[in-house]
Amino acid sequence: MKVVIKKTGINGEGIGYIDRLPVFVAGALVDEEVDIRVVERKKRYAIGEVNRIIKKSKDRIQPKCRMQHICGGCPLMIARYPRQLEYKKDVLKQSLIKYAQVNPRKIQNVLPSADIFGYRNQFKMPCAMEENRLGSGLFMPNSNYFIDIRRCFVHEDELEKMRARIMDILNADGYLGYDHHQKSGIRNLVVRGFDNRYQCTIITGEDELLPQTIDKLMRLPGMYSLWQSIHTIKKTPEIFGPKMIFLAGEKLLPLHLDGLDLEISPRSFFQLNTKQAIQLYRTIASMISGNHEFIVEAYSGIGAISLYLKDKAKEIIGIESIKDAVVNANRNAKKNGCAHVSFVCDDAANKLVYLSKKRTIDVLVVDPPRSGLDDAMLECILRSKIKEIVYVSCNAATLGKNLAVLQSCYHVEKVVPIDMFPHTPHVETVTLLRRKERRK
Ligand SMILES: C[S@@+](CC[C@H](N)C(=O)[O-])C[C@H]1O[C@@H](n2cnc3c(N)ncnc32)[C@H](O)[C@@H]1O
Repeated sequence: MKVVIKKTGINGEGIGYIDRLPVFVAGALVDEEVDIRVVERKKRYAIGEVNRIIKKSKDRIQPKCRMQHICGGCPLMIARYPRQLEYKKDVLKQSLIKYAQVNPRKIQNVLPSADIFGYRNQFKMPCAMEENRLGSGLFMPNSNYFIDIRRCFVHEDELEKMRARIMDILNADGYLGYDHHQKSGIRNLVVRGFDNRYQCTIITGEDELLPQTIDKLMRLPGMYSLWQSIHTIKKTPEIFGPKMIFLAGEKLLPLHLDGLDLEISPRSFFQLNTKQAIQLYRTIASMISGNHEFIVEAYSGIGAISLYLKDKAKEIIGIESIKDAVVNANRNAKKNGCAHVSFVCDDAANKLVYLSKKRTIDVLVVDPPRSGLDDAMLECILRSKIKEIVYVSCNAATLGKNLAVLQSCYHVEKVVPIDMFPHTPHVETVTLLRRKERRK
């Protein structure tokens, strides 16, 4: 069946129409004519697979990664980078118009990533056996079929070297993939690195790592902080288990970011593209004028945004639910001489209700997970008198839905998309909202 692709979907797939029914086609680009077979047909949409591309887009290129069509992480790698940025803006526009009727003229062009390959400072990869060798890679969706990914082009080059060296050591010392019945083996490998220093966490069953393995790992160039996490819980999206064991080196990984000295624990969140994190934080800071009394940052992680805003207010409080990240953030405030910036461990909505009842909040910065702001958070914001909000979002759909609610009390002033993840459909967005004047 022939289909012409009309637009890009939120997961980077092409969308065409059979009569008026949208059909989602992975691996097809806008303006392409493709011969497809329909593999699923629902009442409101269908899913198609490409048999043959009849007419190719002029933007189609050969993907750098030969696993691109299998892995699924980089669906846009088949298009030239400037075109990827246009797709991302288009997906953002579709969502903000569909859910919140945002004026498209408020949406700026996507700021490109400084690096389009080798930009990720961290990986969290499942480990399993492939042909008698312990590999790090991925499980095919909804299956136990594991593929060892020998080279990932979006990971930083040195991070990939570190991954290969760690896997060689684990294989040389005879470690196997995780077995749920035995509660033993290697389950995941998590490594993050800044400035050629690396923090590695090996997620295992109830195993003890051999002293010789720890010794070899610590002798790898750049290995700085080595942890183990015991994780025997079945079927959970959580990568880290409840028990963390510090093995060797330093507990925290240092990060020098645009004049700030930061430290981070394995379980704390940090932006995955270090250069783009600087662009993101500078964009946020550029939207907030100075001389405020009180700024609150919700979902504050290790505190980088609040510390970036240190000269903008007499007091700044960050709210974060992961305890390790709050400990990092308070140490980071101290390290950077910011006695007026502090962080609390709490649910964002819970603490914001409390703070907004007691004090006037001039600016609220929110950087929630992909699920966006929950109902309690939205209700608290609407009831508050907060004048300005900077909403940092990594999900265009939840941003659109949240803006639809917030627009009853706030104007959308400016929307700035930033590309943190080339080749993926994800787009980070910074939106400035200003409270509407009450009619007298
Ligand atoms: C996208 S990250 C933002 C981190 C930080 N702004 C940065 O740039 O590094 C979202 C953060 O929200 C935290 N979080 C998730 N749900 C939360 C909640 N209900 N209340 C407070 N923090 C939450 C996560 O632990 C994570 O650190």
